[in-house]
Amino acid sequence: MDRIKGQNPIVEMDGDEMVRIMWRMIKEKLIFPYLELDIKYFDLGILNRDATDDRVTVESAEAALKYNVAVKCATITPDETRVKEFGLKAMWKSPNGTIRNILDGTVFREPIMCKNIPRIVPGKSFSILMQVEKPICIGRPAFGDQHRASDTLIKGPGRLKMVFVPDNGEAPVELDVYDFKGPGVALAMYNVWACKNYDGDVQSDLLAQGFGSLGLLTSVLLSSDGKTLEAEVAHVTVTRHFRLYQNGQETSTNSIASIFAWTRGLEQRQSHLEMQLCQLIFGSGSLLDYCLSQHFIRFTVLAIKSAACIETVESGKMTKDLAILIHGPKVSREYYLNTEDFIDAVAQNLERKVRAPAVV
Ligand SMILES: NC(=O)C1=CN([C@@H]2O[C@H](COP(=O)(O)OP(=O)(O)OC[C@H]3O[C@@H](n4cnc5c(N)ncnc54)[C@H](OP(=O)(O)O)[C@@H]3O)[C@@H](O)[C@H]2O)C=CC1
Ligand SMILES: O=C(O)CCC(=O)C(=O)O
Repeated sequence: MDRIKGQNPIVEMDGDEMVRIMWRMIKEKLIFPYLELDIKYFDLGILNRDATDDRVTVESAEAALKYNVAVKCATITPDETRVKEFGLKAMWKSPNGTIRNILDGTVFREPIMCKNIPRIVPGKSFSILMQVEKPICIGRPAFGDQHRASDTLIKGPGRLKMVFVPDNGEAPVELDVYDFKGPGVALAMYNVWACKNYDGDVQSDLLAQGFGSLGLLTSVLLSSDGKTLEAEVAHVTVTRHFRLYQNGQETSTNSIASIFAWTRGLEQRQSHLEMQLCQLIFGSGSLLDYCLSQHFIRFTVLAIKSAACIETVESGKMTKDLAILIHGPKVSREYYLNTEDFIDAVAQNLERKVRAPAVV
């Protein structure tokens, strides 16, 4: 089958550890066999961020603003342990924070529902959360707060001050924050309502657990002008599983959030293309090809999503995190697939769907 060519670029932000491994499998098994995409690739793996003094993160966000669609893998935000582990030049800031502060806008997170995955709070009861039959979507400002805070370790007694220096030449405003009697930690951040970005982060993590798993949470940043969309993997890089992978041991890591990051990015690219349709109508004879290719991209994206979520999981093929929700923490091995076998099961479903005659 010929691959269908996407007509505008997509910015790809690669990441770290187990999610980076799954990300590559998803591209090779689910995306590239069907779609020929103009990918602007940025390696946000921790070693490349360090090698480029983190310029690559800023460049990837600038590319997202230029091309309007980005898909992002999960990335390590280094702490002291990670600085030692990788011998980093600096404790680089969170790539998510850097990118979001350049794109600005709102982050929306929504659980993916599968009929056979029990929710921790199922059924009808008194609280709003317990009555959920449909996904709850949490929106939060992407800018500022804890994700763009400056913090420092205080080594001993002394005074912490905060200084605001106006641009208009007026006298700086100096505030006393705290008299340290001994060591501690100090943190300063921008926002009038402290932590609303961070609150949203915590709330969506809690919500994901309520609906089943962090592996079933979508995350999208829409910029304030509505022009740029970044679809991201919201969960961690799954370090424990990556250690097993590095040692050649079997892993069962849920790739659904990563698959949905790709499909959401593709959907956005496709809808941008639809907006350009009017221009094309007055253009050359490529309209029919264009419509067919857009129909195919939409069809492929829908097929990936339904094959990944509805058919594969609901047919009983799933990773261990989901199998535990159905069969309990001591789930036996026959009830779950390993990381690659799950993606292969999705790929088989997808191949069957894409080869089936399309109903237009
Ligand atoms: N989106 C992003 O870019 C984010 C990146 N991070 C980064 O992730 C790194 C690791 O974070 P840490 O807090 O140590 O958490 P871990 O990577 O150690 O993950 C914690 C546990 O969550 C479970 N888990 C999370 N996601 C999945 C999944 N997709 N499939 C199956 N199980 C899953 C696993 O449970 P079990 O062990 O029981 O199998 C895993 O061991 C950090 O460096 C942090 O900076 C953190 C948040 C967001
Ligand atoms: O970038 C990080 O370190 C964590 C980000 C995060 O958890 C989030 O905003 O969802």
